[in-house]
Amino acid sequence: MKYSSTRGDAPVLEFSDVLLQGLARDGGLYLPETWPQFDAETIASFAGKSYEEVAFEVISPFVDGAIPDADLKSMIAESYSGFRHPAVTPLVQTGSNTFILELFHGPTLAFKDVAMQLLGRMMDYVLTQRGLRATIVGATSGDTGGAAIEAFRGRGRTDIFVLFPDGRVSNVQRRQMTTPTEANVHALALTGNFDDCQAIVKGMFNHFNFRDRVALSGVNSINWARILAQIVYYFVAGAALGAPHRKVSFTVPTGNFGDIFAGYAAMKMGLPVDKLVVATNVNDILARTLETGRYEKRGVHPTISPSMDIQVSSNFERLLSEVNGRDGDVVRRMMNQLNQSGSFTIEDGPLAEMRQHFAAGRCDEEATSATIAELWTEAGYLLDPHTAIGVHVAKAHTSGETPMVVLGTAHPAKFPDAVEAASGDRPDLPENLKDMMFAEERQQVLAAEQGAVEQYIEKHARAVGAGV
Ligand SMILES: Cc1ncc(COP(=O)(O)O)c(C=O)c1O
Ligand SMILES: N[C@@H](CCOP(=O)(O)O)C(=O)O
Repeated sequence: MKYSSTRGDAPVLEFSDVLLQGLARDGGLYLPETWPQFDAETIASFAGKSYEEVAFEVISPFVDGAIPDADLKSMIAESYSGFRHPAVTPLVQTGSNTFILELFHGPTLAFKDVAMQLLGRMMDYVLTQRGLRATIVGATSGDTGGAAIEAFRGRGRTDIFVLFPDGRVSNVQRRQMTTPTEANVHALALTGNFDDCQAIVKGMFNHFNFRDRVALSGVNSINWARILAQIVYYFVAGAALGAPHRKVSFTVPTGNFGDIFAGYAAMKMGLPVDKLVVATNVNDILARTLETGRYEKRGVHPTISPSMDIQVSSNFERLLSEVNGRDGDVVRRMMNQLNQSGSFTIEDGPLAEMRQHFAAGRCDEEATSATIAELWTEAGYLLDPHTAIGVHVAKAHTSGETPMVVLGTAHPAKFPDAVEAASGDRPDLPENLKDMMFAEERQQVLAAEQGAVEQYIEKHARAVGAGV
């Protein structure tokens, strides 16, 4: 399997290199050159298999021998052995034809663990094979950071630096990043918003001297392996609900467009998907884009669903590439316009193709709280604010016959204040995470400036001069 950049101007790579690269050297994101295909019989067989077995079948064509099958299988088994539910990502029925796909049973209580647990192991494996070290960077609006730190803490071949917006994540999210004591973990609180953090991460990848000197590697969903591991649960849920013999729709609380792009990938690989519904909070650039065809940045508003307080949605570039026939020039032009003027327009043809597969809706703060209260009162089910946005938006897109699966992206205990205010019930952290709330915190506050972050990393990364 070969991977090429959405902007068409970076080296074509194999899986192991894509895994270590993060952003492509032309500023684009890597995509597999072809989508592996699963026939109806294979998809039907997933219903009788364990999560780990389906994961191997879905992931191995993309890895394409870069990691021997036996090693890949044991990495998958180890990755999910610590999940608190035997099904890894169980489906819970909440209405006559509506379901929540609970993705938050991993160590840090968000869907990010599903991919990050595997990514940590795969990166470690390839770095060990090559005898190299890497400096991992990640931008987080709250969940990627904790999951990445959990996956990489104490690993000898990597140092991890996570950039988060100071004061804009929940206490639980912050403590997941600031309480690990391992020397290779660095939590950097930046005086800005998530988009600033993500722009600095991308800026560091585009600063080749720095990138090469510190052997930079990325764990945001710019890294293809993150998306890859997330494709699995679409197949698992789809097969459980009758695919390939009937279509399934998914509503996805969306910020950086990674999770929903994984659903698109599953569809391209043969899963019969009726609609992929983008659910946003008031930071609704994606919903507006699907409505109007114009991608236009506005200010970021802090909400009770902080992980989705995003305006520059990285993975949307992957979809733009898909609907523009993988034309790197077109994608580069749109991304340049975004950098220069804060907006771009999608042509009618590509927009129509997007609308064929995607729908969208937004949910304001009031409706988020009302949805939490409603499901708690009616069904005794406690939603976190991000999943509540999905549940609210899904209502307008659920038809009688097609099952609607809302992706449950976080555990309510990550956002106890918002959940208690909405429902009157304060969700409890699992026992093994309670101590963290009293542990000493360790973080570095920095200006949201690329130079300041680079200086800090250069001083603390052990991979300086190692080169990935
Ligand atoms: C809890 C939660 N829900 C939803 C999202 C949005 O996911 P994505 O960025 O993949 O669209 C995030 C962050 O990304 C998140 O942390
Ligand atoms: N919501 C995310 C933002 C980063 O997204 P990613 O999927 O690109 O890592 C977070 O919680 O950090």
